[in-house]
Amino acid sequence: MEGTLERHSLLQLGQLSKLSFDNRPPPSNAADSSSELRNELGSVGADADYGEKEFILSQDFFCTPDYITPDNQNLMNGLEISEDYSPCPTSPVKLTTAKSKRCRQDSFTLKPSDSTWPSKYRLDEQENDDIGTDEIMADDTERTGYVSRTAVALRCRVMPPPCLKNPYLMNESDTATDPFGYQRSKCASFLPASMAGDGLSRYLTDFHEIQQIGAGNFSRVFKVLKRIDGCLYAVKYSTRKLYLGSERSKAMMEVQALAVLGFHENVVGYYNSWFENEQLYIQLELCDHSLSKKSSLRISEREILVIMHQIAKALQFVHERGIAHLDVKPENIYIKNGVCKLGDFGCATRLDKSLPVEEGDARYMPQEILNENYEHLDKVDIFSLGVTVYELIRGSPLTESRNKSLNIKEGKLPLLPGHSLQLQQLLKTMMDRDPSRRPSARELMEHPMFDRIRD
Ligand SMILES: Nc1ncnc2c1ncn2[C@@H]1O[C@H](COP(=O)(O)OP(=O)(O)OP(=O)(O)O)[C@@H](O)[C@H]1O
Ligand SMILES: [Mg+2]
Repeated sequence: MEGTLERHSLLQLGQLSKLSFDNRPPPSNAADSSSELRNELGSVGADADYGEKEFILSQDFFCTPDYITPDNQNLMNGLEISEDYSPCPTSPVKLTTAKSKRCRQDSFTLKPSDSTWPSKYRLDEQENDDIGTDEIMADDTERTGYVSRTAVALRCRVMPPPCLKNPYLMNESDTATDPFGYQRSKCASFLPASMAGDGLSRYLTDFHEIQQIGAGNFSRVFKVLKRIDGCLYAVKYSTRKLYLGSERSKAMMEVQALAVLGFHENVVGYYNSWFENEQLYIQLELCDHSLSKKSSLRISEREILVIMHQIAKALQFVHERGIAHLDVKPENIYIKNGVCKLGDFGCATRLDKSLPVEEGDARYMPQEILNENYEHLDKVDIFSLGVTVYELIRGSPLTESRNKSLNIKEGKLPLLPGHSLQLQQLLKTMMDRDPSRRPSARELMEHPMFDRIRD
């Protein structure tokens, strides 16, 4: 590790050529130099320099352009790069050492203006992922853009790891069996398997997709197996391509809210997110199903109280962190091993109104928010939870029927036969027309009605 760090610093100082070749005999011909390059890329040769491989991977694996400004700008002149396609500035070291491998002509082009989005990297030619001597050319003048050549070579060699079994998992059912098993990763089609859209797919490289488990207005959700840890997750990705910066920023608010919130047993767990192919991918805790599946079933009052209490706990946690969910409804409450988890933070905003407000499903929204009164955003969530519980008790999804939903918004709750007056009264206050009269999440949690389910 120390060696690697030292190497890295020396590289920054422009001394890699010394490091790389001091202890090796100089190549006698082109073929030798080819095999040496192969070794450097870690593709063959057991005696390849491990430290160097590690460095190359860390810097180049995901084709991060090298933005180190050359000390000597004249180094660029030798490349005769046309003005239209001037490359990203690069480390002088990369251009002066024998490590510089020529990017296969017209195979991998990065226009400088596209440097922000990985999906703009284009791999136009993939039929041969082997690196041969014909790739080593002294003349770099045909380059049309810059992506580190080692990165190109490494990406060509990238393959999804096998789906590993996690030995710590107690419950066998927690692991999915990869239908293709180890064979899949051994087979020759790694490259197509991990390619999607405009380039290498992080999603397909890191995960094995098992099945679609949900879809919303803007996204699809899949049950996946993470190859490297052998655990199951849900990955949600936007169905629409987010080309504009404003669209991406808006989409990112969901993961930003989840990241700030951190862990709570009644909030869906968040692991990671990334952009790929102009779509936002979000890796989440996998739950069994959403509460909407239960809407059609008869639920006992005790079960209703448990659900209400758990989501009130989630809301208290969310509100205490200055965030309003603004889309509480059965489809956005997931169940995992009998525990309710609040999910889909796509409409989340700040309680202090410092962020734009985009209300969720209108059927669950109180009148004030439809009138664009955002004074009590926390109480919007309380109202929506009230409607959610009312829907669960009714046993059928709320219709779009204007009259019925209008009655609810007016705080006129029809009687719910077979349910305690205490519960009906609580629901009524949760759906009060006046937000200031609705209980806060904390007050809801402390309601004596929940004594019935407290241990
Ligand atoms: N972590 C998860 N575990 C299990 N199922 C999930 C998970 N996340 C989402 N789902 C399923 O996918 C559906 C859609 O997900 P989600 O609500 O997050 O998408 P959306 O596009 O933001 O929805 P909306 O249409 O409400 O805006 C959910 O209703 C649920 O059934
Ligand atoms: Mg949703």
